[in-house]
Amino acid sequence: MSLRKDVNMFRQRHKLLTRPSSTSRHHNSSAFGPVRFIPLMLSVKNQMLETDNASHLLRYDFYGESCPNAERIVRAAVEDLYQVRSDVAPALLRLIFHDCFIQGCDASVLLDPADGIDSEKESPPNETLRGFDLIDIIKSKLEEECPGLVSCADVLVLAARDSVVLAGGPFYPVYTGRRDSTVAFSNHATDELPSPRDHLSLLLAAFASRGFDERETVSLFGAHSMGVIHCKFFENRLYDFDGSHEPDPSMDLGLLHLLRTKCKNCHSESSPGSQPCPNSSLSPTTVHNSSTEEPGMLMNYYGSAFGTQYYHSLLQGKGILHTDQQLMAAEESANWVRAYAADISLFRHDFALAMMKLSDLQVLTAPLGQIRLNCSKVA
Ligand code: HEM
Ligand SMILES: [Ca+2]
Repeated sequence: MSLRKDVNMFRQRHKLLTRPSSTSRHHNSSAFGPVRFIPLMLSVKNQMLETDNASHLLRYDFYGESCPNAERIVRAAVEDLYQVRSDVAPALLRLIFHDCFIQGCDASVLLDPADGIDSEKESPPNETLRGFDLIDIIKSKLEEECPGLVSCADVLVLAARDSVVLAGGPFYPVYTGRRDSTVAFSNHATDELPSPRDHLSLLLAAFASRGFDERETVSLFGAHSMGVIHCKFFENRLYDFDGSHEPDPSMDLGLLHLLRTKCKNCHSESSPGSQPCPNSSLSPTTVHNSSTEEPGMLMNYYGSAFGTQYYHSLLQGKGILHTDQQLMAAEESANWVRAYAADISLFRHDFALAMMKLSDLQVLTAPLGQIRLNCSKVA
């Protein structure tokens, strides 16, 4: 099928990405440089052509003949899950980021520990990842209709996309045809996933090395508009920032007090009379239905749906993670924060394109890799 037909089909089926005329104003370029709104479909098309170079063996509707209902099955399963677990989107969004960032979108993150498998699930940055059970449920529906045909890497990408839509985010077209890795990369995950304590230059470098510029990076961070954050990821900011024995000076004082209350009895081990934050580590194979906040955890701080409250909070010094607030530490990234806070359509547009790019990082295609039957085990 030609790209033009793909894009047109996408346009007809999914109005979500179409910029409403009431918001089709141009940006005030004085606030953040000469940003021009590019009609969305043109940029989707360009993005598809661009990703053609990086992952030219993927195709739109790869399963069109072998399993024509594949994408419908994924969408229906995600919708069913969403009825009982409204936190499907943050769980899957974080999962796709942690998969694609480490050796590409090959479902390496889903493999359980086994002989010869140094599971990424056990690397420290992944210890609170969740949603593995959701992927297993979706994959089992596919196996019923199309055994051994649809890769776990594609399931992850499709399911994350569909869950974003359900959470109120944009639809974006994704290619399929990825194959699954036969190995996991625990050391890479430990060394290469950014830490929530990283400074701006380090986090921008991590994204730049995977082809994301500042605009794309800042838009991807908008994924933090949903989901949970455990106190242990920011407790250093509350009491002993960078070894200063003081809170992080970039944090809004009201937020500091709120977070100290939410995370009380949980602060830096070096502080007198303190105890470490509850580990709250989630078993990677357990359904974690976080419909209520647990001790040591902040839930949906920026709102429960996809939106720009996250960027507004950063403008007020109210980012939770140090890395979030770091987006305000330099002019260019701060300009993008301001741009997205001011224009939700621009954010949705940029987020959609950046997710398409993330979804195509370093994919495995035939004859490499395999199609796993069970996503947590090599076939
Ligand atoms: C420097 C980059 C990043 C760092 C250091 C970072 C770190 C974190 C941390 C520490 C949490 C809290 C997890 C928990 O408490 O269980 C979190 C949550 C989350 N992150 Fe990131 N993140 C980064 C970028 C991204 C990107 C690019 C995406 C997606 C495109 C993403 C999606 C999410 C989502 C959706 C959650 C909520 C997860 C949930 O509810 O279980 N993050 N992130
Ligand atoms: Ca991977």
